[in-house]
Amino acid sequence: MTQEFVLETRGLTKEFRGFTAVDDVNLQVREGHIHALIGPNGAGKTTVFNLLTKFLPPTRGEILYRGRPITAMRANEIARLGLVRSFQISAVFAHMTALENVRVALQRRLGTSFHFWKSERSLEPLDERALALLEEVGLQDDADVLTVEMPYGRKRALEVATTLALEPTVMLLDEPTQGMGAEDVDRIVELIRRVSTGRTVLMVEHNLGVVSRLCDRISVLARGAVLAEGDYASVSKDPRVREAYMGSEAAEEEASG
Ligand SMILES: Nc1ncnc2c1ncn2[C@@H]1O[C@H](COP(=O)(O)OP(=O)(O)OP(=O)(O)O)[C@@H](O)[C@H]1O
Repeated sequence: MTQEFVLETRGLTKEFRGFTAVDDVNLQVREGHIHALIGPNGAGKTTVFNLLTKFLPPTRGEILYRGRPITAMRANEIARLGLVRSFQISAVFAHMTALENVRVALQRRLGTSFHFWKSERSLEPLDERALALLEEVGLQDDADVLTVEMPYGRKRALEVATTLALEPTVMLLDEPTQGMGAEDVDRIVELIRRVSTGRTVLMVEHNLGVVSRLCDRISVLARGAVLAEGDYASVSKDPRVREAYMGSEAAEEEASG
């Protein structure tokens, strides 16, 4: 039987000392989709993301991958199943070159990490694969550049390459365009579109322009619960969604005086 939903949550709930940050969330992410989690500040997006990526344990509820419960699994276990998180945790080592960073990620995948005693020659096939991954993200000319010397947008692209090294079937992206100028945003949108071929992507994203350009389906969170779901055209017209966003803007203006 093929699973229609690659990733699912049922009644997912997270309480912090009596405060319900995520309230009975049922998400269904379809195979092959780029699915966005949006919502005003404090809606619970990051908390849902941290539950899905195992940074936090849920108070209640279930997480399923292809119909199989993964609620109790650890981050490295779900990564082995193909659920891989990228962005916002720096997955790259600053004082290694771009190529070395991808090579380390590939070694991790192969379970031969840090076998420094291996001869240089045994690493050659890894180099080929690492170069192919750099090419996939448009960094073929940066292979020998130290990561610390790369501009921000390119570091983000390198993070995508190190994520791809883990052969994800589902990529979990936490605000992929955060802190980027318009030009880098365009590049990363194109990159996500390209690497999403044959994969599923779930992303938390604040930039609604990015969401409208990229995403097949959107879940809107407000006060910890799913307020609306659908494609961009339908959720952006939804009066409840508009009200939730406007409400939060008004609250912020009030708070900032
Ligand atoms: N560790 C924690 N302890 C207590 N409360 C928390 C904790 N983490 C998050 N919260 C609260 O849970 C709510 C949801 O926070 P969360 O960061 O998930 O929202 P968000 O939608 O990602 O917001 P933003 O868009 O501002 O990043 C907020 O009210 C936040 O203060």
